[in-house]
Amino acid sequence: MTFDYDLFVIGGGSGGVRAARIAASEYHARVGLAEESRMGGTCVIRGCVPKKLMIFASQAGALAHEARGYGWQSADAGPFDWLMFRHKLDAELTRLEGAYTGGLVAAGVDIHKQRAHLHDAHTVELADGRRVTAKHILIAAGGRPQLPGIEGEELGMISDDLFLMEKVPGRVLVVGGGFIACEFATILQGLGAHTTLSYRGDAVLRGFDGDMRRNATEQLRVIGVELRLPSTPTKLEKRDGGILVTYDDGATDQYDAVMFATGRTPHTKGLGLEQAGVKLGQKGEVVVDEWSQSSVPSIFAVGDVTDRVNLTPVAIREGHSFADTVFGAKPRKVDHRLYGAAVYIRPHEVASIGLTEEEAAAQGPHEVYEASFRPMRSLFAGSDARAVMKLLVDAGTHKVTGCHIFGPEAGEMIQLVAIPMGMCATKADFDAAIAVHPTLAEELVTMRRPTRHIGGAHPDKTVGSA
Ligand SMILES: Cc1cc2nc3c(=O)[nH]c(=O)nc-3n(C[C@H](O)[C@H](O)[C@H](O)COP(=O)(O)OP(=O)(O)OC[C@H]3O[C@@H](n4cnc5c(N)ncnc54)[C@H](O)[C@@H]3O)c2cc1C
Ligand SMILES: NC(=O)c1ccc[n+]([C@@H]2O[C@H](COP(=O)([O-])OP(=O)(O)OC[C@H]3O[C@@H](n4cnc5c(N)ncnc54)[C@H](O)[C@@H]3O)[C@@H](O)[C@H]2O)c1
Repeated sequence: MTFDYDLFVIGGGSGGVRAARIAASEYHARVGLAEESRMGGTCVIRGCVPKKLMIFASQAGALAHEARGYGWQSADAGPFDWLMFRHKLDAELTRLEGAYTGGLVAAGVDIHKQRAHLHDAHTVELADGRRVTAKHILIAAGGRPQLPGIEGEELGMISDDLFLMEKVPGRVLVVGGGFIACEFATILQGLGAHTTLSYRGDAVLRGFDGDMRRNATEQLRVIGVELRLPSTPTKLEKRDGGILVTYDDGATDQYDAVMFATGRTPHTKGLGLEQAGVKLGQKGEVVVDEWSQSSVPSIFAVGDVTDRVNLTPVAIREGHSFADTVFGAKPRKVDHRLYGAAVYIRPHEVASIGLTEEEAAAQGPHEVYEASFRPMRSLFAGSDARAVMKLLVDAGTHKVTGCHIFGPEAGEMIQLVAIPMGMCATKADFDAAIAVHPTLAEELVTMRRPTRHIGGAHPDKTVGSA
C-alpha cells in the first residue's frame, strides 16, 4: 500500500517538532505536520519561555533592593510598563515561532496550519476536509489546563491568559500548589500585584522533597505572597468589578483576578483516537509502551499527551527517540526514571533529580548529606535567605540517588549534577572533585559527614563520612 507520507505528526510542540525534523532531515522520511495554533507549542508560546522571561521581569524590585545593600543607595526599579514588556515578549515569541517553522521547512516537512484528527489507523483528516494517509502517525497534541469544576470558574484565568493580560491586576488569587501556581505567584507578586495563593495542602510542590517543599512555601510567604493553606475555593461570583471568592471554610475575599493552576490533562478530546482503536488511560492520555507505540501499531504518541513526565526536554527526547527507532533503525527507549526539574521561583529556585528523602527512606538505608547556609551574595546585602543542598546516598552501594537544591540558579546546578548521576556516580566520585571557590555549588563536593541516616539499618555507618 502506498501512503501520502511516511509520517504524519499531529501537534507542532516540543515533541512533535523534534520528531518531524529528525525523521525528515536525518532519515529522509516524507513528513507532514499539522499545528492548529502557533508553531512551537506550549513551551515556546505559553509555557517555559514566556514564563521564564516574566520571572526575569518580575525581579527588578528584588535586584534594586540588593543593589542598595551593596551601596547603590538610590537603586530603585521604578514603575513597570507591562504593555511595553508584553510587546517585546510578543516579538520574541514571533521570532521563536519563525525559527521553529523555518527548521521544519528546511528539513522538508510539509506544514498544515490547521487542526487534524484521526480518521483511521493510517488516515488523518484535516479541518479543511482533506484526508491524508501516512504509514506512521505521531500524536503530539500536548496537554491543556484543567479547571477544578467549581461554580463560577469561567470567571478565572488559566496560565495561557497571563501572557495576554491588558494590565497587572491589583489583587490576584492563584489557586493550586504545583509548578505553575508557585512560579506565577512569584511572578505576579514581583510585578506588583498583591498575590494570594490558595492550596489544599499544608506545603506547596507535592511530590518534591519535604525540605524543598517547606523552604518553597516559606519563601513565598517571605516575598509577600499571602498563603491560604490549606484551603479550597468553592465558588466565584462577579462583584463590584471584581471576583468574590468563597472558600471551603465559608470565608470570602474579593480579587481583581483569579488564576487556576490546578493541573493539566492530555489534549486528546476530539482527536478520533478511540474510534481508531487507540487505548486511552483514565486521564484521557494515550497509553503507550516503552517505544511510545500505542495499542494501534501504526500510531505512536509522545509528550504531555501520554502523561508520563510532562516536561519539555522529556517530550523532545521521546520525539527524537521515536524518529531514531522507527526511521533510523536505531532503537532507542527513553529512561523516565532519572530527570532533573526546576521550579523557577525567586529568589531561590527549587531543583531536584532522583529520589526525594522520603522515597529514599522507603527504599532502604540511605545517608543524607545536607548543608543549609546563607549565600554570601544575599547575606552581604542584608538578607537572611538560606540555601539548602542535599545529597542522598545509598548506604550499600554509595551511589548518589538524589540531589535537591534550594538556592539561586538551582536549575543551572542540577543540570550539571544530572551528568554524574546519569553515570551512577558514588559519593566518593563527588568528593574527588576539587571545589570551585567561592561558589554555591562547591557545597555539593565538600559535604563530608552525613547529617542523618534514614531508611533502616545501615550496613556501614562510616563509609562516605571521611
Ligand atoms: C505555564 C507553563 C510553564 C511550563 N514551564 C516549563 C518549564 O519551565 N520547563 C519544562 O521543561 N516544561 C515546562 N512546561 C511543560 C512543557 O511546556 C510541556 O511539557 C511541553 O510543552 C510538552 O510538549 P508536547 O510536544 O507534548 O506538547 P505541546 O508543546 O503542548 O504541543 C502540542 C501542540 O499540539 C497542537 N495541537 C493539539 N491538538 C491538535 C490537533 N488536533 N491538530 C493540530 N494541532 C494540535 C497544540 O496547538 C500544540 O501546539 C510548562 C508548561 C506550562 C503550561
Ligand atoms: N518549571 C517547570 O519545569 C514547569 C513549570 C510549569 C509547568 N510544568 C509542567 O506542567 C505540569 C502542569 O503544571 P501545574 O502546576 O498545572 O500542575 P501540577 O500537577 O504541578 O499542580 C497542580 C496543582 O493543582 C492542585 N489541584 C488539582 N486539582 C485541584 C482542585 N480541584 N482544587 C484545588 N486544587 C487542585 C494540585 O493539588 C496541585 O497543587 C507540571 O506537572 C509540570 O510537569 C513544569
